[in-house]
Amino acid sequence: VPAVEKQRWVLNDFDIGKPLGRGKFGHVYLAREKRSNHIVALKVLFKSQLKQSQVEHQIRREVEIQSHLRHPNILRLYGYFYDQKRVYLILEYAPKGELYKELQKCKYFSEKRAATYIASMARALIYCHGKHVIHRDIKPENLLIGAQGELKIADFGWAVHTFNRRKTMCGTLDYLPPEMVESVEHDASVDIWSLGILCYEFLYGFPPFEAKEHSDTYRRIVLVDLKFPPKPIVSSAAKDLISKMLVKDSSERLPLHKLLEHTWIVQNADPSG
Ligand SMILES: O=C(O)Cn1ncc2ncnc(NCCc3cnc(NC(=O)Nc4cccc(Cl)c4)s3)c21
Repeated sequence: VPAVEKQRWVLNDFDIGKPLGRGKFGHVYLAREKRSNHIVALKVLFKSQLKQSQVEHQIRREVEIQSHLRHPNILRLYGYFYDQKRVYLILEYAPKGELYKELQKCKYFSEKRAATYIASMARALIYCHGKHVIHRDIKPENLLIGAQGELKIADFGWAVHTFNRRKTMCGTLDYLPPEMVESVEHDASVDIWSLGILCYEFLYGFPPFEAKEHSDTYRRIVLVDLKFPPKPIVSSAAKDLISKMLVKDSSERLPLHKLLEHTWIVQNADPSG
């Protein structure tokens, strides 16, 4: 779907196909734009639910932010339209679906697969931060897999432009860095923390500060209570990288361009991403 700006889309412009998944706010369907025959994913959101959760402004901000982002590892949001009861997001279709299902199936990823994913995420986040956009909700549920097996960051519903930083709590607790859990000022380095959590979960199959109670997870995050289990066997290079990202002082976290030069990434990531 070429970026035909200001195109007023209507539901009748699309043939609706199989359901792809159901999120908190609505369902996602495979769809084909009739004139171009272009395959897309259509996310259908109910206005009633959006109003209840006061997230209408977040949708508008997501569309605005996404309209400026073009990167192979960021899922495109081509546009949106609405009718009486629903809002529709016109999205790039990711044929290999959701990464978290893949992670559940494999339990955990090989170091090569994990490093390849983390490197492509780092490149996408360097691109976003270069445009003063922080994602703020990096987690397996927001990652999709493209036709060539490449990772696509999706759902910028919690993204912000850094000049108007917000202190609202967002996403699941597991991925929030200390400064967001303590809801103080935060900046692009929140995405570095979440990428470190993601790297740990790719290698062990669960996030590092997981606990039964929210209060325990909260305590483990703010204490950075980082432990590496004896199984599965993980290289010391991988643990070194994770330890340099999960640092309480956000200014001390390993910058993303330094991550791409880290031994573990250089030795394990497939350059094609
Ligand atoms: O993931 C699946 O269920 C299945 N799936 N499988 C393949 C596939 N290909 C593309 N997209 C999929 N899913 C949609 C991914 C999203 C991208 N962008 C989003 N944005 C958003 O939800 N914004 C939003 C919503 C409600 C409130 C607010 Cl504040 C913001 S969701 C696909």
